[in-house]
Amino acid sequence: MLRANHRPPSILGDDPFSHALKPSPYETDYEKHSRLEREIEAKRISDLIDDEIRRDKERFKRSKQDVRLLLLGQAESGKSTLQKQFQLLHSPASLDAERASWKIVVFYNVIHAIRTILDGLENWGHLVYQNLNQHWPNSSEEGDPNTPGGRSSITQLRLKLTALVAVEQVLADRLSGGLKITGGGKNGVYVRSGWQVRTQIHTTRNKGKGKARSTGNTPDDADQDELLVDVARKLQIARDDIVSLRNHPAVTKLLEKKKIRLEEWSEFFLDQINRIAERGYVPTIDDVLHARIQTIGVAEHTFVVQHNSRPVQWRLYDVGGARGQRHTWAPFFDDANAIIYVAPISAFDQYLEEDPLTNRIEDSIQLFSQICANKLLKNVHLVLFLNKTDLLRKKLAQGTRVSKYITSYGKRSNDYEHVSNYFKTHFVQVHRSNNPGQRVLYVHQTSVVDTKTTQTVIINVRDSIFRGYLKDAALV
Ligand SMILES: Nc1nc2c(ncn2[C@@H]2O[C@H](COP(=O)(O)OP(=O)(O)OP(=O)(O)O)[C@@H](O)[C@H]2O)c(=O)[nH]1
Ligand SMILES: [Mg+2]
Repeated sequence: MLRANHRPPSILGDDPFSHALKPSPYETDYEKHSRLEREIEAKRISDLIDDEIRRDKERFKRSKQDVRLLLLGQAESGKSTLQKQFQLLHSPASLDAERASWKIVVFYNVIHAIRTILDGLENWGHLVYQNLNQHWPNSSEEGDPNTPGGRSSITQLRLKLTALVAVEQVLADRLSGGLKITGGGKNGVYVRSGWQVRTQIHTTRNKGKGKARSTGNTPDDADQDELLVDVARKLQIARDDIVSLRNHPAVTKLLEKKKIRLEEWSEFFLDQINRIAERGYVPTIDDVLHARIQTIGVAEHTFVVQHNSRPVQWRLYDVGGARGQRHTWAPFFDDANAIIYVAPISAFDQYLEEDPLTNRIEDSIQLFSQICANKLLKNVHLVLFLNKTDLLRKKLAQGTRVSKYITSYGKRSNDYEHVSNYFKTHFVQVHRSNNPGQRVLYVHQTSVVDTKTTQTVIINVRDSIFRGYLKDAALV
């Protein structure tokens, strides 16, 4: 059995989000009235979402002759990214047409990363200053947080970046439509499918002309969106400061000590900041694949595949993977033909955002065992993607030891082959012990941001799912 270490208590703390949501004991009548109004609005949005989920379920039931594929797995495992790869393979023009609408997500990801770094410096900076004192007794003033000059440079950077960081919440509100989700972790911005249309924008071009709102889907529209124009300008001004902050020795130290944790997409976008901050920036397909936004509920995507020159409709269901979202999956189980379960095997040193005590690999294995044991799913074609292998390789190359987080890993060799095989063995074992029938488990090691390799795997998986589908249809 796989045993994981609990998270060190020093990293734990109260969830600041739920704390912030408590009404103040000094609330005035006016404040109480506005709070209650906001709560009514939140309930209205939540009811709308419930209605949408109900309608999706009804559509799901009506579409029995189509191939139905569920993408399951914990939050951040890569389900929506895999969905984008399906879209890229079967409907590349539609993903290309969406590129401009991802600009707001990329901007949000960048600014969220900057705030994460600034918060980390605020909370843990004192540790690094002491540490750097010991290591760099003779270093020069510039950029060295050991010296009064260096410390003030962090203070200056914080000041210069204040205006940019202040728009984080505005972007989050635009993306989520003001929707807040409980039980989903403290940093999440959640979206339902079709968010590109729902986050319609006021354009300067349309202002005062009584025109309908623009969809924000073309580069032109994004260029006219007041909020995006403002954020783009702030990014251009702050570009050098962002680079200085990212490369600051204090930040490097805190990242090494894991006091600041930058998610993979944050690192990706911060490293590309010069390109993103350029005038007229439009996200590339690679940016779209890296952009991170959490899925809420179950989003349906359809596409047509030519099998033996016959068009077959596929319905792909991309689910929200956070614990608070998993109850929405079950209604889609009874008619599913296939599941791709996505497990991020790079996450051995990470903990669930929604439950900071639980190791993410441990959670992924537990969830997989529930899927395997579910009677409604006993005949589905089951595919396992051991995902984020690129990040696993990177972490191991940087010297992160698996046994520090997964105690049962013991003294095994800390290289990619041993580590990936160890995780694979556990997933296969879980399937075997929860599989009274003879269902086959198809396993692939993937990095779903890598288009070339992922497309090959998708074609292989898709054709094998379709063969199983035809076989089942012949038996009915
Ligand atoms: N480097 C790397 N990044 C990945 C890989 N797979 C996914 N990501 C990134 O991980 C982040 C999370 O991926 P998503 O596809 O949004 O995760 P999800 O499973 O849909 O998450 P929820 O919607 O919250 O359930 C995105 O920024 C992706 O670009 C991978 O194999 N390698
Ligand atoms: Mg998703």
